[in-house]
Amino acid sequence: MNMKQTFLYSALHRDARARRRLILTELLHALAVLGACGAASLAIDQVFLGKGSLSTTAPVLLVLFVMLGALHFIGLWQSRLQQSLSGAVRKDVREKLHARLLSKEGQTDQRFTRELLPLALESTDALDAWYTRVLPVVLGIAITMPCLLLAAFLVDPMTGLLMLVTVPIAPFLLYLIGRVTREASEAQWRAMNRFSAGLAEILRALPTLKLFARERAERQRVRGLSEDFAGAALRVLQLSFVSAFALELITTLAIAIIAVSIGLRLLYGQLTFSAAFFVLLLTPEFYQPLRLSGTAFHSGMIAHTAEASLLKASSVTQTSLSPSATRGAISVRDLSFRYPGSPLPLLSGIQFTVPKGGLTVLAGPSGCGKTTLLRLLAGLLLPESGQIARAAACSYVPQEPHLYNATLFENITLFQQDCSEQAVRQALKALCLSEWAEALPQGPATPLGEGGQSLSQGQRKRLGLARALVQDRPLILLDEPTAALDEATAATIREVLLSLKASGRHTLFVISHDERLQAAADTVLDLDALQADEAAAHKGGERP
Ligand SMILES: Nc1ncnc2c1ncn2[C@@H]1O[C@H](COP(=O)(O)OP(=O)(O)OP(=O)(O)O)[C@@H](O)[C@H]1O
Repeated sequence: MNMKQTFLYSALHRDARARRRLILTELLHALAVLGACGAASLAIDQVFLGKGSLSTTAPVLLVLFVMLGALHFIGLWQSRLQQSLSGAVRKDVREKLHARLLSKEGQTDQRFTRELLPLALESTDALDAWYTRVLPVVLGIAITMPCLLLAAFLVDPMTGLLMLVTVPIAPFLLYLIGRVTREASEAQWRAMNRFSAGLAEILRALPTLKLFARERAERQRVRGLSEDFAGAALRVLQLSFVSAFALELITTLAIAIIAVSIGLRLLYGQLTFSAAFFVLLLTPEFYQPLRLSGTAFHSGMIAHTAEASLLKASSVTQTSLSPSATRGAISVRDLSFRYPGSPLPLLSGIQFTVPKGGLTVLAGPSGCGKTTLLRLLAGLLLPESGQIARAAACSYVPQEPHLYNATLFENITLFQQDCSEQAVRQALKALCLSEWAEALPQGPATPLGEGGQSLSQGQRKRLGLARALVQDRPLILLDEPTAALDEATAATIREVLLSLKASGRHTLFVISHDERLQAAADTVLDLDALQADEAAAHKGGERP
């Protein structure tokens, strides 16, 4: 893995202050370890060999307690620094994912939206391992180990030499383990993504599966996915345990060799007790970063795999729809659009102008791209080429308006604080929803529940239109407002649309196959004709 491409490297590279603080705390940690080992060896030497009294040993004991306290506080300081770095990076990644979700690619790339949840949750949280597990080990190896090695060389060169000789074994071992682990951790992420995406898909399709009595068969699929994920996760855990065990064994053996060498030299009087005890205490501290490097390495691998998928997913092309000057309410020039992965453009060379005021109906066969065109006009998708100019702000009413787990009032105002209750009541009245709303347990303040499940299709559609009435914007885009409704509800909606048209304050652009609505329209555009014949498109299918 190339460390320079990791989030950890770029975060440290950007933030010089955090870098300095991390280095300073690690240096203080190394000094505190040396101080604590020195004070402990001196205190034991004074008490057991020098037969020192409490008053002569007290200053050394005091230093020992101060050093132990300092080690504790430095540890807390370090973990605060790591947490704040990790929090900032994860926030940044989630913001990038959010920006990508709102971008053209994010809106149209279904694979990205399917993977968004595991990316924003598990993958982003996996980055934490860089800061809380890998960083302490890297700092320990880069700062604490050389400091302790230098002290060991100064006090007992033989121990220093033994430390120096045994240190390279661990990185070599890590290299061997790393080659096996990369594949396993990548397989784990693939299995996790498959599991999350599969589960989300099944949850979405649950009512259909239940309807067709297919839920039992799907159980088998969920079981298979979860077994795959569990198997991949277990393989990574196995490797992690084996490598941690191997490193633990090697460092324990190295400590044992050094301890035996110290013991023998102490026996033959080649070393003083305080020097021998000092290096003996120092040795496990010296190997501590190497001991932790096994688990840190695995956490780093998992973070690295998560990071690769995040880097791929969060690269954003910033594009936006800028309102341009137009004489009509909407003016479309040479518009082309294609969904990612599609070989042919869905819309190409589209041109038309929607005059201000009045009602324009867009018709065309199913699947020719009417909804796509409306989403382009609303700015929810961005064109591949061409221009869309909108004279004013618009309200967009989709075929299936989304209802939030909030009150009826909030669902109509879309959480806009300064919206008057009067406007909401008027909109409900216009759409013949007043009686129904008042009959609810708490009137318009009644929560609708998640997705507004208890509402009929006609009520949902009318709530979508109520939003547009309350927003009162000059341009209203509607997708099939009267489709699949009973005649009475369709008539109510038609009436509201016609009264908006009659007010002269609104431009209505409506996708509809409703013959009565088409008959009442000022203009009827046929999307197929707009596509097939650009010259005809110029005329916009305008009726005399
Ligand atoms: N997010 C998407 N990614 C890829 N293809 C899509 C996406 N949304 C729609 N399509 C495809 O684009 C084509 C046009 O879809 P669109 O919903 O715009 O048609 P439509 O004319 O509104 O159809 P209908 O009248 O049946 O609602 C369809 O073939 C559809 O499968």
